[in-house]
Amino acid sequence: MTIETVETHKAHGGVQGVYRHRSAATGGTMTFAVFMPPQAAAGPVPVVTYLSGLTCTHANVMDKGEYRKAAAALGLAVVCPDTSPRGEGVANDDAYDLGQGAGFYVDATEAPWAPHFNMWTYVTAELPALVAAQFAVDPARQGITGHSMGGHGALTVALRHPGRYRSVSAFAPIVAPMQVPWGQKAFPAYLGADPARWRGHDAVALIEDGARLPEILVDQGTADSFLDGQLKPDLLQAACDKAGIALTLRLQDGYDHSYHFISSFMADHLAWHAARLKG
Ligand SMILES: N[C@@H](CCC(=O)N[C@@H](CSC=O)C(=O)NCC(=O)O)C(=O)O
Repeated sequence: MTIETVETHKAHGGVQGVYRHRSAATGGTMTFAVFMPPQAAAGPVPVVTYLSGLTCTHANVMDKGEYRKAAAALGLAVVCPDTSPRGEGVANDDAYDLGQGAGFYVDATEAPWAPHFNMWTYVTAELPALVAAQFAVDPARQGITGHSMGGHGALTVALRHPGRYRSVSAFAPIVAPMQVPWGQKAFPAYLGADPARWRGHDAVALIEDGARLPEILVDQGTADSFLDGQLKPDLLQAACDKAGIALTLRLQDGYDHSYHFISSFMADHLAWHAARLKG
């Protein structure tokens, strides 16, 4: 497992880096960002993975998410993967919500996506192993979060790995992709026409089918233009209530879907993770 350092910068006493590696999961070169807090100089630190939304690379949250000050104070590493495979020979679509930049954190089974669009394996297996091997992080203390499509990724990854992620949160997540246009477009394209194959990648369906987490934090802006059509946090609230999952759903007055919203609540989310990843 080798990685190439693209850039590093000292920030808040820690190091913000961007790295590249050859990925077996996606069959191409993948780029990701890692922030290591100053505490990592003394030994392995807890790690929070942030999964980004549609159209994003690793760089959107790195540039606009404002996580470094809080992560440095709390002693958290923050890992920010890309949202899809990219490059020549990788399938794409003209639309922003399918193909490159829109991997939906699934392993595609359908043409033309199947050869490279294996973001589930990438974010659940290959990248965590690579990060654990290359950085001073403690794999026993992992949390996961994300935004929109990445919030969907964070919820589904955590629901399917309940022993691995000790803390879970999301910013304006797609909670039930099977029930909204983004998922109803991406899931048949990547996973085929049978809705039974989509349920393992739908947080609400996973909970209905018995997946459990002790608790989840979700922030959602009330002025988010995707709230009613694509996000529908009420569906997650209903599923969690029925399942006995402690969902803290905070409706944030006047906030939209942008990184202005995410950066406003990033420190709260990192504090939530840090409190659950201590010790
Ligand atoms: N271009 C699209 C909207 C794209 C968009 O809003 N992307 C969000 C994530 S949406 C869900 O996954 C995002 O994070 N964009 C990157 C950014 O830096 O803001 C449209 O026009 O509707």
